[in-house]
Amino acid sequence: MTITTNTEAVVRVRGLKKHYGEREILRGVDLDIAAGETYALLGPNGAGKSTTIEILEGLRRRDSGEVMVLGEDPLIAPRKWKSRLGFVSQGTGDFGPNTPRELLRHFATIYPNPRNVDEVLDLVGLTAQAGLRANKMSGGQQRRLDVALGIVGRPEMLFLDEPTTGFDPEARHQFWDMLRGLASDGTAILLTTHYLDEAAQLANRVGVLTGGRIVAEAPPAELGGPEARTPLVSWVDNAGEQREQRTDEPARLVAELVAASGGTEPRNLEVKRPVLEDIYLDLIAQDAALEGVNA
Ligand SMILES: Nc1ncnc2c1ncn2[C@@H]1O[C@H](COP(=O)(O)OP(=O)(O)OP(=O)(O)O)[C@@H](O)[C@H]1O
Repeated sequence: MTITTNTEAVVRVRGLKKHYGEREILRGVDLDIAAGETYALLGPNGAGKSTTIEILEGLRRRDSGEVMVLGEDPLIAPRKWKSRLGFVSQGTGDFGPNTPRELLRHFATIYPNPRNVDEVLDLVGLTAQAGLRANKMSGGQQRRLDVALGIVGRPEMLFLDEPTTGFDPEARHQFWDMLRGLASDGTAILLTTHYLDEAAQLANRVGVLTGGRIVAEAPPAELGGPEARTPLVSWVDNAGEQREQRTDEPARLVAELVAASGGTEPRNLEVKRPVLEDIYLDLIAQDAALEGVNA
């Protein structure tokens, strides 16, 4: 008997390489995702996130490296393997004049153990639009339908490539709640997003893909190490110079600055506690600087 535990690797990638023409896009990517884990793959435009996902889905060939998804190599996996995966790719589908309910009913027949169609419509907030022509729905509603089609097959592994593009804030929050529910049922999720707050909200771990490699990987609250979270105090000094200093004791520094200016607050005084977005941008900038040195 196979016992599934939360530590079982659903995705295992080692040394993944891929080039297009002369350009090396992936230069040795390592990645592990466990059952029930949500992993957010972050990186600038063109870093290779979609390429990585497409290789894991078996839609694209790799140059080299080891890739296992649900115990199979996507390049030689049997047909039924695909029915254990869910996909929401970038951009929205061409739905034609069908309604969300019709499309979901059709897709549900493809899978051995599909979710109830009405339940899925409710999960993605499309119950009111279930009988409307999908090609007449708004962009955000069509994106919800993409998500609905991705989860109707009750996937064990769900790939979401920028899933919430076009969602209004309320829809995004509903979507986060839905993903938390799927993850707590054991679904492994690989998510790409340019919304750092989304990654912070959802991911157990985030990985930063840049320069063809994952340069940092950690739970969102730990990315970049404790130093990256040190508060930054900035101000304009008496000579008009912009100054900044990182310190674990911002209140003490501010008090010193005030005392040094004879009791008045320095101009443009700001105390900033770095959030995931700041840390991510620093990591990308550091990597770009290193690439420049090594070029
Ligand atoms: N079929 C292809 N042929 C040639 N180049 C490609 C092909 N597909 C992608 N690329 C290039 O590979 C690079 C990585 O693309 P990819 O779509 O994987 O990046 P991404 O990280 O998902 O970007 P984004 O955040 O903009 O979606 C880009 O420079 C892209 O132009």
